[in-house]
Amino acid sequence: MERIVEIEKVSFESEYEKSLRPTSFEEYIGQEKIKKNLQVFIQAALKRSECLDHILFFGPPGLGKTTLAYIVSNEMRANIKITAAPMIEKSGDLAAILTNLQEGDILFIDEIHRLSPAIEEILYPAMEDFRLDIIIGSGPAAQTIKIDLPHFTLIGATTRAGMISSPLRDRFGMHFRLQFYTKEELALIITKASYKLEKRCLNDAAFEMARRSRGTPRIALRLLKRIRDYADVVDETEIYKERAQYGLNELGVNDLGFDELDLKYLELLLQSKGRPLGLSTIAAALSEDEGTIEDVIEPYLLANSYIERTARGRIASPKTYELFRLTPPTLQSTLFEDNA
Ligand SMILES: Nc1ncnc2c1ncn2[C@@H]1O[C@H](COP(=O)(O)OP(=O)(O)OP(=O)(O)O)[C@@H](O)[C@H]1O
Repeated sequence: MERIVEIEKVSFESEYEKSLRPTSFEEYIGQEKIKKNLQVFIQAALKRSECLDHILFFGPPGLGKTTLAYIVSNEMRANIKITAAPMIEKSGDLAAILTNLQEGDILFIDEIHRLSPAIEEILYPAMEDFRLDIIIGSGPAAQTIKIDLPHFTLIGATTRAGMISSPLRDRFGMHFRLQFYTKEELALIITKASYKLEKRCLNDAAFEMARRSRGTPRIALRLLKRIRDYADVVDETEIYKERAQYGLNELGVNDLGFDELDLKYLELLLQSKGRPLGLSTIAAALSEDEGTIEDVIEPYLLANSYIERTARGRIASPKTYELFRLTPPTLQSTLFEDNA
């Protein structure tokens, strides 16, 4: 389903997205603790003229992991090479990437949880000892050739921290979990972006969009882009609250940032009357794949206590029953339904 509140990244970055990507810690809004720590570690590495330790960023899509990787490379005055785990299929692919790195380079691997175990094995000595072990031949005649690599920093990003093997996770010296943004932070991101787009967004309009952006800058910027279209069509030179409200309603994004798919998801849980639903059941009922449900729909609903994840599956929280003006089922009624 095509969603305006879609968080997934398009496969290539548009000029629009590039122009809005912050290039320094000062421009990067929010995630204060992460920024503060990174600034200290970068300063220390620069002082010692050393490479920065390997970094792992994790958190839902669109929260700014790639952006942080670019900022780290700028602050370290290092080159950054960008790739994604699905593009590294064979050991030769990774060997080619690693042997092409220069001293001090940063290698960014997106979706790092998708590396195959065989590729991970090659990465371990490269991360630990800056060495590439290549096995030539097979059986008793197999030989290992060791190639020294330049010192580099690996930055891994993932939406699924739980899917990274522990040997790989342990080789990252720094782990940072990105948090959803507050409405105030998102409103600031929207306002700043609107200046760059030369279409000033008034404060209350920015808050209207921020409120409906599911705590995610990528969604906030996408909504701004669409609302700018609505304003352009009626020749408004600035973005007003009324235009933002009109546009957001036309786009089917409700007051809480939920679109049709979120509402269908929540209605499904409400219909189950307190009986937990498994991921596969939900995916089948919504005709969506499990990854989209886990990565895109659920993190925001969980973080804001609209749903609860139990050992037996997902249930709607009391907050959701209240939102839909329904009475939460009692434990007794759930048990009765279970045995019926
Ligand atoms: N803190 C921020 N301040 C301003 N803009 C931001 C911030 N974080 C992200 N953005 C903007 O949001 C968009 C998405 O960010 P980014 O691509 O870094 O997310 P991501 O976490 O790497 O997503 P994915 O997991 O899908 O790779 C970018 O266009 C970026 O400019």
